[in-house]
Amino acid sequence: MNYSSENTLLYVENLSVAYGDKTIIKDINLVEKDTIRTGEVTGQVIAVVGRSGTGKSTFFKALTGLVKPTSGKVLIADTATTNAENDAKEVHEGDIGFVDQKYTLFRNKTVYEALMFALRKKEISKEAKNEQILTYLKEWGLEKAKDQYPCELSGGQRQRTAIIEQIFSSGHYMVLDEPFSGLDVGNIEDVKKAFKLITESHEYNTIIYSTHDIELAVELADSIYIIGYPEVDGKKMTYGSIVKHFDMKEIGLAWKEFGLGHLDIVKQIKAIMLQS
Ligand SMILES: Nc1ncnc2c1ncn2[C@@H]1O[C@H](COP(=O)(O)OP(=O)(O)OP(=O)(O)O)[C@@H](O)[C@H]1O
Repeated sequence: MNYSSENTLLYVENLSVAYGDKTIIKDINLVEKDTIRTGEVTGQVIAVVGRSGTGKSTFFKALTGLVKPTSGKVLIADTATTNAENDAKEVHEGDIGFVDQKYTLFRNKTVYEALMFALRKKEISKEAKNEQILTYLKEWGLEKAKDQYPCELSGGQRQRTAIIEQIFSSGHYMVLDEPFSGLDVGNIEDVKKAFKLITESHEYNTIIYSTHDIELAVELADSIYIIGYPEVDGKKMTYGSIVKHFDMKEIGLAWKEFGLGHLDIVKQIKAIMLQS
């Protein structure tokens, strides 16, 4: 094995959410550990797939602290403490960046202004903020969009601006609800590049995203969770839970070009999704 798994980055235990008396997701359990590879900075990429309505967005809202779970807990590494490696804390709203399907940029702010606003709580000088914004705009291919308003941006540019905004205002964790939907092939490549920039810039950076494009899940993720309606005692439940986990690192397909092995996992995932 060319990697090791060390400190826990994300710990979800018996997470359940109900709206009124309708249980939407139940008993979600998962543990994601920091993956260490010699000579590489390896942030984590976790994909969540599942049929429409099985509760992916609800799971994300609970993960990011936007909805209060009915039971269970979510812990993330407390990277703010000096002893970051071993400390875990319960997640609170704002700890994890969240770009959902309805994410809107400020209509009356340019890309630059919006990013400056996202940095407002950071205790660094105005010059340092300016420098940070310019560096990101360059790395993320948004230099030309710097002084443009959201209505003048392409879907991909808007998506990347939203992701940077969230990176600036939260920590190492980023939840993206269907970041590839509605994008053309070029924009998809741009967001893929953005994933790479995030995971290569810090060991603890963790992207958790949902997608209906199973190929993109298998191509990009180190870990894939399928949310579906589980079967208990031969009876299909009406709430969502994790019905299968593929650890692409363990299978030996992480950090590799998409090939036949990946295609086989795509087939398996689609078959499981159709059953659940
Ligand atoms: N605020 C809410 N109040 C009541 N029910 C809700 C609420 N939000 C979502 N639901 C219900 O919870 C279920 C799961 O919805 P959710 O949006 O989490 O699914 P999803 O897997 O993300 O779907 P999609 O892939 O279509 O985005 C659906 O039946 C939905 O109608």
